[in-house]
Amino acid sequence: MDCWIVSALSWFIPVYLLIHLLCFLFADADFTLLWASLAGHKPERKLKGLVVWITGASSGIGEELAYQLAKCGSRLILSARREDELHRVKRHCLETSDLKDDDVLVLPLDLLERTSHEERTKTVIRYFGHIDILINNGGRSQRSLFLETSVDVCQGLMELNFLGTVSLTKQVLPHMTQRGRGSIVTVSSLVGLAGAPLATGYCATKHALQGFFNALRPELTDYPKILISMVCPGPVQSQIISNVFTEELNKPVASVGSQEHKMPTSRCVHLMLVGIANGVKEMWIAQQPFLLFYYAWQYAPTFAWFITDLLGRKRVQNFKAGVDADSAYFTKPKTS
Ligand SMILES: NC(=O)c1ccc[n+]([C@@H]2O[C@H](COP(=O)([O-])OP(=O)(O)OC[C@H]3O[C@@H](n4cnc5c(N)ncnc54)[C@H](O)[C@@H]3O)[C@@H](O)[C@H]2O)c1
Repeated sequence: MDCWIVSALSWFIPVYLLIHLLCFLFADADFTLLWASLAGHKPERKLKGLVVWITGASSGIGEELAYQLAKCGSRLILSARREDELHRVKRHCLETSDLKDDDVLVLPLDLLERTSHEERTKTVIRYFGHIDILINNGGRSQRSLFLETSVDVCQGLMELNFLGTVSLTKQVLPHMTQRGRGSIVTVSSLVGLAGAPLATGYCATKHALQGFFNALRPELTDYPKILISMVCPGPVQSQIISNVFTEELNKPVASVGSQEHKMPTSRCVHLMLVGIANGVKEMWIAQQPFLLFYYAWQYAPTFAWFITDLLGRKRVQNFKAGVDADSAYFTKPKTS
């Protein structure tokens, strides 16, 4: 009998480890999220009819969130600064789903205008009666070396990505605690957990969001039906590079570069919705080799630093040589 168990284990353990290794190498999300996408609640069942407020809904991840949530049958509030773009997104939502005109509210909002957030929140509650999910998605990134960057840029990033998000959350959360339920979902980043050169101010805002919401979550343990969820994507196809901050406020980026190596927006958003439907508190979403970084930073920081220094040096060299910093990790830097 003992012999039988030993022989079975000697097969089972290597096969089990091999399956994990293969999953790990080909995965594009952490195991909790992948398991939820295989065996958990389906977003189209769980999110149907819910009222979802998306910030930054005029492009990229926010725009795709609007389309996929519309197909799930969620009622939507679309917010960003450009009203005409939001109406374009609304039209597409209505064309590709069963939603009616009244189910999608276009609500222009500037995250930097914090004094307007209370009034915008009241408008949403007057219109739909309640808010089930707030997705804090709006934000901007950065492409510049700190030594060449004005501190105003760091302030601009903090005002937008951190304080803008905190301000809207401050308005919406009391409504959720009164109801005893709701979800606040915040789009952080891989660089909310690790560091990446050319984005010191941006990394700081995402680390700040992680710290803020990780501290807020245990303050809400009396409200077990309120979910605080952080989404940490690696590179995803969107308009983010066109909109980055550079060395100076209002100076546009010189070149946008290729998006091909990045995760398709639809895949990232699908995984986000799986995570929301299944109450996942932190979602790691990235193609390899980026996903390996999350695990390395979590479990083997010395190794993570070694790789970060190697790739970071390359990224800075390429940036200085005028090559796209994102897609150029594994290419030879230009010398002229
Ligand atoms: N694309 C990526 O590789 C990536 C990776 C990790 C995290 N993120 C995060 O995802 C979120 C969405 O970015 P994206 O990639 O879709 O980029 P994007 O530039 O396509 O979309 C950003 C959205 O934020 C809005 N926005 C910018 N400033 C605003 C303001 N002052 N007030 C209101 N809205 C404002 C824009 O109008 C746009 O709708 C951001 O928080 C970003 O940091 C993106």
